[in-house]
Amino acid sequence: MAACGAAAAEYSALLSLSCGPITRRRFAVSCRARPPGNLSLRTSMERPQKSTSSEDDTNGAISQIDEKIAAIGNEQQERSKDKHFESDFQLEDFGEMIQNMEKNILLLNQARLQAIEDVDKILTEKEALQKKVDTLEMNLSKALATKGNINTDIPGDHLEKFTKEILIESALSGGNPAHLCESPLFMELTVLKEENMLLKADAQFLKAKIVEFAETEEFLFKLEKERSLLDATVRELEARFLVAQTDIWKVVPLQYDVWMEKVENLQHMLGCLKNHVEKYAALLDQHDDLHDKIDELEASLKEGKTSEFSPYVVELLQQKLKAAKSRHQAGHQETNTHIQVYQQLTEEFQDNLGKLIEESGRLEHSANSMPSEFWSHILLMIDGWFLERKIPNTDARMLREMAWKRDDRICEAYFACKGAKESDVMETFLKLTLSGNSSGLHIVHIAAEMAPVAKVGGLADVVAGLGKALQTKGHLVEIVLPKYDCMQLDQITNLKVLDVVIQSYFDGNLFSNNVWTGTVEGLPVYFIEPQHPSKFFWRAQYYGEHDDFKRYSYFSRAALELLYQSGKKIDIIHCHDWQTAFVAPLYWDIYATRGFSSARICFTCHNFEYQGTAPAPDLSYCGLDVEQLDRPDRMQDNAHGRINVAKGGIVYSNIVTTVSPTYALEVRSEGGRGLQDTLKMHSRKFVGILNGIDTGTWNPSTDRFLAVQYSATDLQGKAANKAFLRKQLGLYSEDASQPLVACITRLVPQKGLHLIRHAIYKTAELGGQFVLLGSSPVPHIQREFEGVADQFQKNNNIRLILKYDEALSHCIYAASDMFIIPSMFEPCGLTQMIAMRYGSVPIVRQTGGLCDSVFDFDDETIPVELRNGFTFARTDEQDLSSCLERAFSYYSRKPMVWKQLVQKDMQIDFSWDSPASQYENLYQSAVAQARGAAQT
Ligand SMILES: Nc1ncnc2c1ncn2[C@@H]1O[C@H](COP(=O)(O)OP(=O)(O)O)[C@@H](O)[C@H]1O
Repeated sequence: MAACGAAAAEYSALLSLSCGPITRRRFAVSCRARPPGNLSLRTSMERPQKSTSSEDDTNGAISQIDEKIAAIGNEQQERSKDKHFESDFQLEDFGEMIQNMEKNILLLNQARLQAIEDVDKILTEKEALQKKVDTLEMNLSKALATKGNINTDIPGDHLEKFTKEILIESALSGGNPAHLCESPLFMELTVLKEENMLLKADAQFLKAKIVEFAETEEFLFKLEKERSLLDATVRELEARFLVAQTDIWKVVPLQYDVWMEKVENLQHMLGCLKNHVEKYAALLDQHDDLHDKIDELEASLKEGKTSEFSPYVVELLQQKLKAAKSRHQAGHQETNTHIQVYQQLTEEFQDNLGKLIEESGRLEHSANSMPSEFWSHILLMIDGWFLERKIPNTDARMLREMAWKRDDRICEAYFACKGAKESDVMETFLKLTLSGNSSGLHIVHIAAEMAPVAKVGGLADVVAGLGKALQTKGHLVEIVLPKYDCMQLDQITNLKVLDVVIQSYFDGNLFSNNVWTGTVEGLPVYFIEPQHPSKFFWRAQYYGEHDDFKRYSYFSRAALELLYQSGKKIDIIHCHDWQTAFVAPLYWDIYATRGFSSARICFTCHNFEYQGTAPAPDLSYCGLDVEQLDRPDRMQDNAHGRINVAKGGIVYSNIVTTVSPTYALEVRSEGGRGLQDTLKMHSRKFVGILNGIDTGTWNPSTDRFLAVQYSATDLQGKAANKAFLRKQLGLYSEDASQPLVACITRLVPQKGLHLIRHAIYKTAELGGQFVLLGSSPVPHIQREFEGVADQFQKNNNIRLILKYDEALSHCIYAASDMFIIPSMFEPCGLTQMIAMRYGSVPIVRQTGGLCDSVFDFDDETIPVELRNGFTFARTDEQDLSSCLERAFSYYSRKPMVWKQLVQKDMQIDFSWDSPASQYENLYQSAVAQARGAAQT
């Protein structure tokens, strides 16, 4: 018995050293399965144990797993919180969600590996324990074998035998067997044996489950991978589809064959799309299988719980299954949504394709269905023939007129000789005869900018927008621009250089100019490329060169030379800003006297801050007579005794306009920057017409720059764009509805720089977010804002992007809730109109065109239907602050009122339709006067 006692002591020591934590955990399992008697027996065995390194390791491993599982749980919760965005994000966020899923899978895999390691540890420890039990049994056997009764070969079964034998022997020797049963060693052995059995069963179960789970996870992983591949392909297909759709209208009129090829391409893509929908459906089936499998696993776990498996293990597996299940459900839902979306897309796609194919039959012969690109191409082709001296002027005129009137015969002739030699095409065209007169006007814009090929600011938008609107009204509209090296060439269709050189006068010499043609936004455009040693438009920027006065006087002269030499009978030459105001005196003083006198000149000043002044002699570069023009009633600047080109534009034009009625009033006094008296003197021909915006380009329901298109009746897309931009710019927010204030502007003093800065800080103070997109031609201003940008670089609520970025500007209009324009003066301002079109409520200073387009929401003197934003009058920070506060208050306290305001703003008609009609009236009365004068 002494040996027995020693063995018991040894066992106890071993137990406390190496098996503490395992025993404690195992014991918890055993407690539930055993009767209370055993429980007390087991409890009496447990004693305070020192924490060992093995215990720490194991506990560490457990808590690691727990943490990972918690992390997965949290992530799932986050995902479900974000759920309402998922439908909005669609493809873009789908990719990210897949990434999240993959991350989760990774975490689960780590947890699984940890669990396997844990089990292995348990098994190792169990084996060690088993060995010790065996040793103990051996010792006991040996002790009893001295009595010659014990077989020590089979320790497992032997324990039973050995126990009985101890009892019998004890009885035979007169001992009390009950005492032996109560001996701690004996009881310990019994418990150990039970423990051993449970451990084995647990480990086996756990292993089986882990293998099963690993298989399920692998399957899920494969499915997710497959789906993400599928998504990438569909995204690519969609992008190609969009490009194909845009392309198709460019290509249609020019090459029927290519058009048909595009249709075939679309058909092929449709096939692919259908294929993908089928694959998605198959994926859905696989998801269903997976669902069943997860259910099975869950059921078997539930069974496991009723038997004697470790609650820890069961819980771990259950949590993993839960995570897998919710991932599976999310995946299932997404796949389903995708199927619906793609089915819808396929149907629409098929519809459009059907229509296109149907139209293709008519296209060859129907002039009316031809887009502007086609007619502009024809016009440029005819002009090219004439300028290259391939056809005489009279024929060119006849053909131009036919093209302008969109005569069916031109269309037929074009398609009849497609693929033929140029000389054959010309011959076919020359056979055509002219009939009838057009009531439309021939209008040529000469400008320094045009959107989207050469844009610095609003002028570019006006030239393109007004040009397109006039073209739509049946006028022949052409544009002449410098050929800048920094132009967006990809925005020009059929750009080609003509095989002709136009000579134009400059500084006592004649210089050659290459003439390029191409269509931009459906308008025929001529680009003049001077062959002058100063490389006037080869400067990598539009303006801001030391010789701007020379560059643009050169361009104005060359542009008129081109028109003159092309022999066109133009009704209106419309020049814009001082850069092309040279045209007015040049036309009347030089070209009209050469018989090129059919046109009337319209000059629009987009901003009286820029007037183009220079020492008087500089005017002579372009051939103007300085002596004649350097007079107070002609081109002499009203203050400085220099030459003022904007003044020349006013004096020498038949029509003078500016870009809003209020600005037209303002410039008659202080706002005229010295030209007020000239304007007053010429007030009969001076008028302010509020600019429009190109509602084709600025349309949130078709804007290809946006993450999601939307409209006034479906504002969900706006929220999605906001979330998208926030992510893109790193503007983090817990609250999706936190107001986003934006400002897109040239950073020049006119725009109220101190108020822009103040608005940034005030917005932050009011709990909003702010985005500024702007750049400055003035280096110290650019640097100053870079300083502000740096200050907020790590701020979650403020972002300054100090560059010109057309695509980003679209995204900001769409994402923002409010749009701030605190200008010191603003001739018209386009950004408030664009902002409203995209549902961003304007907050503006009452000046110039802002007064004509934004009306305060709280101003009871204004009809309710006109109230569309928030305005302030003074140029101090306080006025802006209270205006912002009012807007924030409506936004947060009256969301329904705000929503109605947003919807109302989006529906306001800021198109060019009405302003173009006003220009049309002005043109027509000028032309009528000219014709009347010619008759008398
Ligand atoms: N940094 C920029 N990036 C992209 N677009 C800009 C930027 N700054 C201004 N714009 C665009 O230029 C035009 C500005 O027109 P407008 O409001 O008339 O001002 P201005 O002509 O005085 O510059 C708008 O189309 C606006 O979106």
